[in-house]
Amino acid sequence: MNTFADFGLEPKVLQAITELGFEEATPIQSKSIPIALTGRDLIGQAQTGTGKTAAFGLPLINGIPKEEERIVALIMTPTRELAIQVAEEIGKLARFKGTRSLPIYGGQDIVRQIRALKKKPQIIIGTPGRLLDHINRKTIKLDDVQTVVLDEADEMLDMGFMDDIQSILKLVPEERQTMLFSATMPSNIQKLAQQFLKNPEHVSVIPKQISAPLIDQAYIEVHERQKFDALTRLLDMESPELAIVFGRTKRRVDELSEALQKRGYSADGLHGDLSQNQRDNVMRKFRDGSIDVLVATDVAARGLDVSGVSHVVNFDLPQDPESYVHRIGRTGRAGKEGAAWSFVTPREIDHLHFIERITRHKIARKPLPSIAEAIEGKQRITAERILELVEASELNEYKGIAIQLLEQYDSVNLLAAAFKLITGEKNEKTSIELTPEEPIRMKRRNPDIRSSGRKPSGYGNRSGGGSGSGGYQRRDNREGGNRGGYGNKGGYNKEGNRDSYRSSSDRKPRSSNYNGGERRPAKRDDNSFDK
Ligand SMILES: Nc1ncnc2c1ncn2[C@@H]1O[C@H](COP(=O)(O)OP(=O)(O)OP(=O)(O)O)[C@@H](O)[C@H]1O
Ligand SMILES: [Mg+2]
Repeated sequence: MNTFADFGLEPKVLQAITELGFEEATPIQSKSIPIALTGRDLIGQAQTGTGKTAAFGLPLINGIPKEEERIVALIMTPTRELAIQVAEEIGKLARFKGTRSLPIYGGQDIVRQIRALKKKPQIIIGTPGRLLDHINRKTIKLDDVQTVVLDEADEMLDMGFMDDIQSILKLVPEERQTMLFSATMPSNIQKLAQQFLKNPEHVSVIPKQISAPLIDQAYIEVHERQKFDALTRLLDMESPELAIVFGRTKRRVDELSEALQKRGYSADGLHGDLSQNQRDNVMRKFRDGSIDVLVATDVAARGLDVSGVSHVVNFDLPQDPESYVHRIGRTGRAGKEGAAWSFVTPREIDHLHFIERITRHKIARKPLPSIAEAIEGKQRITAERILELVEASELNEYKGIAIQLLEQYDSVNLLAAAFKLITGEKNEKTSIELTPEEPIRMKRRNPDIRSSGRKPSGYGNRSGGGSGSGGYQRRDNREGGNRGGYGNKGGYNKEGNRDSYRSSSDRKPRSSNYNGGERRPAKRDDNSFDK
């Protein structure tokens, strides 16, 4: 473990780190910052939520002179919300130094972006489609770019955006530093690396398991038609601070968020068919806690960093182990614990075992929560809330009625009735109909999502992601407490239903096979790349 001062970063950069409350560098930061500072190409892999953004962001910001007026660094992300989030984090890290950065993504008014580009940002954080649009309009010029980062590099490759990335990178001078980061590095990342990187240093801090160590992983075997009740019981039993529920398709997400609302949960949906405005609204509500449950397609699987996400539920199992790792990685971040639950139909058990094998982690089987457990959970949380009110609030306004009632009725009965009133809203009586989803089918593939060529240097080494320990934390002086994650994207498209990255008109045929010779279905469209 290093302190940030060991890296020789500029005082103003260190000041921002202190302000954010980062005390120690995370393992991926300790390993990659010194290499990145030398200007070498780099492939960085570390578990979800371990600070990869700052691992590439800090050396980037450190190297850019304040008076620079050209675009000298380009960060590409697979989704719009991730572009926004990375830009926010970069903005915070660059706060004292004054480095200028700008997110550029589809769905936002292009005229506004052009206006912002006139302020001479030095770092652009963007999604490929919109970036290309600006390049074609000559509103973005990449001739002076010295550093390129592909965040979620494997995903960028996996979405059929190789062509766009190639077109963009062709415009960046060859004399540059290129860095790839992700929690998962399937072996096909080599292809991207060979093409775009020069003699890269592989930095990997994946200990035994690919998924983050502080996530308690469980699955429940359920039939498709039991899933909704299983979800509500689980939410009641566990009373998450914030939860993300992943569904397979856009339709699923719509139906599920509506059904949860009907049952009295504070939930909303996120997928690629919503307007950017709607997406921004949902994310804002989730971040500030005005909704507790975010129902999303894989649009929210990568990179999303929302503090307070205590639970992730795979309402539908994801197709790929990578997606599983990233989805559950929305919790258990930055040294905090989290719980991940997956619903598995009997026909999907093999697929679950496949995910276990690839991620090298056994997922514990748990029983379907009973109604009694759900009720108990609701009562517990209600009691906690009542006691909090008793401790903290001015209750005078309510005391008159309390005294009156207590004079006439038994106190236990009164309190029990109040509990019934408060907790009884979300009962299983409101009928809910969800369109059933087909079970996930197993696919053959190369069982390797970790090797980025070489054996990871941190392999088998607990110092890595801090297996079991969580390792680092930040002090509580973090700005605003509740920081912003967004996230987005989707599964693949089946009968126009799966959430996929691009709108169908926008989708390119996948040009190559990534999957050990097997073609995966074209996936995703979260409109991240549209213009
Ligand atoms: N050294 C540090 N100390 C404490 N907190 C940190 C440190 N570095 C980063 N963080 C915080 O940890 C959280 C996770 O960081 P980040 O989003 O960069 O993770 P990541 O590795 O990119 O995860 P993912 O694979 O899901 O994208 C963020 O809130 C970030 O601000
Ligand atoms: Mg990240």
